[in-house]
Amino acid sequence: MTAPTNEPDHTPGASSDATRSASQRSGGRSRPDAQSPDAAHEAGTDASAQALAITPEAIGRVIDAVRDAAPLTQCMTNAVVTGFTANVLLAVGASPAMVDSLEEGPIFAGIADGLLVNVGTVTAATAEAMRATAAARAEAGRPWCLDPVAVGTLPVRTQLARDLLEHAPAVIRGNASEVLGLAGEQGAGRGVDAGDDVDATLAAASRLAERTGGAVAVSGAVDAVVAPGAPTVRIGNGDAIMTKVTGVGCALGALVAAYLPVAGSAQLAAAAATATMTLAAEDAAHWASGPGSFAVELLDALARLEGDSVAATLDLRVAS
Ligand SMILES: Nc1ncnc2c1ncn2[C@@H]1O[C@H](COP(=O)(O)OP(=O)(O)OP(=O)(O)O)[C@@H](O)[C@H]1O
Ligand SMILES: Cc1ncsc1CCO
Repeated sequence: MTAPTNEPDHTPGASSDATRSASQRSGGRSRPDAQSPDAAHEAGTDASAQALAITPEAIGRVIDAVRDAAPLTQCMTNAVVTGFTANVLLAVGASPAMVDSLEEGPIFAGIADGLLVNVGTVTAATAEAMRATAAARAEAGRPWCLDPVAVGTLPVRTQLARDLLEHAPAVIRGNASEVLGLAGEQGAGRGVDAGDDVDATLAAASRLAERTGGAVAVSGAVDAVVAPGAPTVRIGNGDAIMTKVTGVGCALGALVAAYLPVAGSAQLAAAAATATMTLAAEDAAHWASGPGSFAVELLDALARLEGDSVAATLDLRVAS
């Protein structure tokens, strides 16, 4: 379907137009090459499969395939964003499960299609659960996403995230300051907020990617995704209002986790998740009157995003 192009109607009682109808949101998706998470796993989808071309069409196919496959996505995430993250996953067709205890996390990591580990409000207890769960995931040979929230600023989570690299996250997703912090370089971040430029992180991101064998996705005004031996992918979509709602980046990490078992490569999963979030954000920003309505509109825009609409508006730049 096409993204709405008209201005929002704030008239009291104004009804939604055809572009926002539930029937249109759910109908008529084409799903060529859809791959179930199980099929992807059996076919050996993992962090080393980096060779898939990143095109708007490939990204569109991943978006539709995720709706088809409804990947069960385990989230060990922070207390600020848990509900929003679950709703973002539901909006793209994934199935969220917030399973984060030491007792259950490692068991569920062998069952879930996707796994996110986000250290945003980590405690001693959740750190132990994250270590055990990431180890179990790696042991099972299945892909997972690490979100190093505020790493580089705070010592306990910085050590934890660096230790978790041993379990080879298929994608590391963070803002520029977090990626620099994880790589051991001095950034200008202040806690969860980025203070660094995405392009200034690419050398450090590439070193991290070489170390894990996976992809590194750096978010900002123009997002970048690097992977070993692959061209750098940049996505220029999005809207500055995304930084006025807490947890949009954290929810993007959850999308990466959900897309990983479906996409066939770590870099494509990260690019498709970034395209999903940023295209939906542009749509939502069009309808929103501020951060509050933007958060709600974002869920609706995610729910109506379809793969075949991506090519028309995606600002995708693949370095030669
Ligand atoms: N200045 C900007 N203009 C447009 N889009 C942006 C801008 N900054 C960030 N974004 C988008 O916002 C999303 C989240 O990125 P951001 O860098 O804010 O993550 P984050 O700092 O980890 O967020 P959080 O900690 O709130 O979860 C990305 O999809 C990115 O494209
Ligand atoms: C605000 C905040 N504090 C810890 S995690 C988090 C969510 C955005 O990263």
